[in-house]
Amino acid sequence: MTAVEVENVVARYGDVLALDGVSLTVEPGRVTGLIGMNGSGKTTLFKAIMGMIRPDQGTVRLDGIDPAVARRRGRVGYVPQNEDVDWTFPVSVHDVVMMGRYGRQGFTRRPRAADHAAVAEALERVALTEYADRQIGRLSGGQRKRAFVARGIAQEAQILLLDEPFAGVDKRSEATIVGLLRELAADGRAVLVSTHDLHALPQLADEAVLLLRRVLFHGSVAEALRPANLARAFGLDVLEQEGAA
Ligand SMILES: Nc1ncnc2c1ncn2[C@@H]1O[C@H](COP(=O)(O)OP(=O)(O)OP(=O)(O)O)[C@@H](O)[C@H]1O
Repeated sequence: MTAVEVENVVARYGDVLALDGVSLTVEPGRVTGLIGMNGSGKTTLFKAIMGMIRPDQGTVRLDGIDPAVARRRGRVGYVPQNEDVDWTFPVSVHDVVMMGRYGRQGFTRRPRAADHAAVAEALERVALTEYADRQIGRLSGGQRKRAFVARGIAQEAQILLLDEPFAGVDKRSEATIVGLLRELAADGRAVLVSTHDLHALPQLADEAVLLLRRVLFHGSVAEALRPANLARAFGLDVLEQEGAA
């Protein structure tokens, strides 16, 4: 089944039209790269996919169900942008990953053996076991991202959304995260990653979406990276016209 189905979504913030008729499908077992310049609507699209904002028009379905319901059931894991996290918050890496288990712990929120085992396994998977007791702000950029990926793994989310996971991350950590995301997709998860790091795209993604308030292109990475397509997505055609004038 299609993991994420976005149909004709329009989203506004007051007068700002952030998404203008976006239609998109994201399939399981693949990494889909979401490419767009600052302000192109990537974060807004993630929020619509997670049911955190209600679109002004259009629909979103996750595995065929309402996104807010899917989120409450833990089907979707989210790795937020750096700016959206309070890194001074006094929680450890272990605590962050355990948050992925909350949906399963009932009202008491008392972790059971299965929850501890899932957290340990997720930390192992992202190679952060030895950092489990660190406060989250005392990690490198790449380790911070991996902590949130571990939360999604512990949650057993079949849909993973990552908003700019390579921002503030060195090249070696980037390669580690790319490898990890490829493995998670190979396990059958649907992985949607926003980035403006075009260099990472061929290793990272099976397909690419170019977004500028609407989907300009959805297809192979090689084709997405063609200059004519990038120019449209990043507005360079305007510059070229100005240059030619
Ligand atoms: N809470 C908000 N109130 C008003 N306008 C907003 C709000 N959030 C986003 N916008 C506007 O909506 C548009 C899309 O923003 P969005 O954050 O989705 O883009 P983005 O592609 O994620 O950008 P970036 O890469 O800079 O994070 C932008 O013009 C932005 O200024």
